[in-house]
Amino acid sequence: MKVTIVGAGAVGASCAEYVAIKDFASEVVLLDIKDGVAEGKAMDLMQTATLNSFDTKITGTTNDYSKTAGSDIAVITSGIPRKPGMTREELIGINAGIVKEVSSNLIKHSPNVTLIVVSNPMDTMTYLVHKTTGLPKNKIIGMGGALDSARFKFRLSEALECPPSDVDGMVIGGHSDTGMVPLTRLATRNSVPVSAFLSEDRLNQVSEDTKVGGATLTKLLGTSAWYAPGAAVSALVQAIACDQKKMFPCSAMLEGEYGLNDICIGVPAILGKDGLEKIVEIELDDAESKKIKESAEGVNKTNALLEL
Ligand SMILES: NC(=O)c1ccc[n+]([C@@H]2O[C@H](COP(=O)([O-])OP(=O)(O)OC[C@H]3O[C@@H](n4cnc5c(N)ncnc54)[C@H](O)[C@@H]3O)[C@@H](O)[C@H]2O)c1
Ligand SMILES: O=C(O)C[C@H](O)C(=O)O
Repeated sequence: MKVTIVGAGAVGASCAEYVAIKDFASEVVLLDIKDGVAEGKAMDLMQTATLNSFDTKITGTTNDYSKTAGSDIAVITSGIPRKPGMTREELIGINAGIVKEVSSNLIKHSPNVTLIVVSNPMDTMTYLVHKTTGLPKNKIIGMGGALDSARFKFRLSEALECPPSDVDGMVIGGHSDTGMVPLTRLATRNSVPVSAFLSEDRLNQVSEDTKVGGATLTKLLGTSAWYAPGAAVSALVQAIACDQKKMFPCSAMLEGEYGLNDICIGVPAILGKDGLEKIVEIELDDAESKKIKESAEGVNKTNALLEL
């Protein structure tokens, strides 16, 4: 199993580290445009192999796509991150060109690759890859919901004063400060609805904190987050590489599901060896359906800025 990660920055390197530590891939190639950075990070990570007990071979390259040939899965994290006060949507001008060029280079050398798009604004970048590459739709997956759901579960565990592992929950919708739809109605602590423990006001607070999860970290760090993003991407990579049939909310191209068409937005999906194998349609109540529709309007507005 060969995994390429384009962008050896904060998220790309974190993802490479988690993939290696989980030890399910034979090879990880890191590629970056900055001279020596991918090679340096690959070497640094390889020097953790005996300490962290993994056999995954990690190599780095400065923009040489021939080194990525035959990749089964490729992750696109190349592009600029936001600074405090910015929205993800403001990154479109620079990142669209990068994502378009990178996806095309990857496919030239790995025509059967499954692409996981991470660069922001992620739903629009995923849409761009669908529109410009010609890859089948099951082979293009946007990562956002897995991260947002992990943050949701963390915020719920804080409110419930319990370990995060006691909590289950999911965030669907666009990966943006206003577009996320945390499904509080369906969230549980060991099968018990969280509404049995938390007031409506407290649950609303959890939702709001979840939606601005990325912005909160960007304000604290001066740039956007990388540990949870890297872990979330590695979970998607593992689900595909190991044919796990796990369900994650992913940005998928919709053709009528949830009443939406010609848009990539976060919906529950089953991931396995064929990439995004199935979109799961869950029944939403009226309030949730309204929120998804509004979220889609936001994503469509950003998509309209693409020069396709
Ligand atoms: N979808 C998500 O949930 C999520 C989570 C975190 C970050 N992000 C996004 O991921 C992207 C990367 O974030 P980061 O914190 O790792 O940024 P970073 O600046 O640390 O790393 C980005 C890397 O991309 C490289 N790069 C730029 N253009 C390139 C090109 N044409 N080819 C190859 N490499 C190129 C840069 O040299 C840099 O090393 C940002 O757009 C950020 O907003 C998305
Ligand atoms: O917040 C960001 O800009 C990065 C990423 O989308 C995140 O949610 O951490």
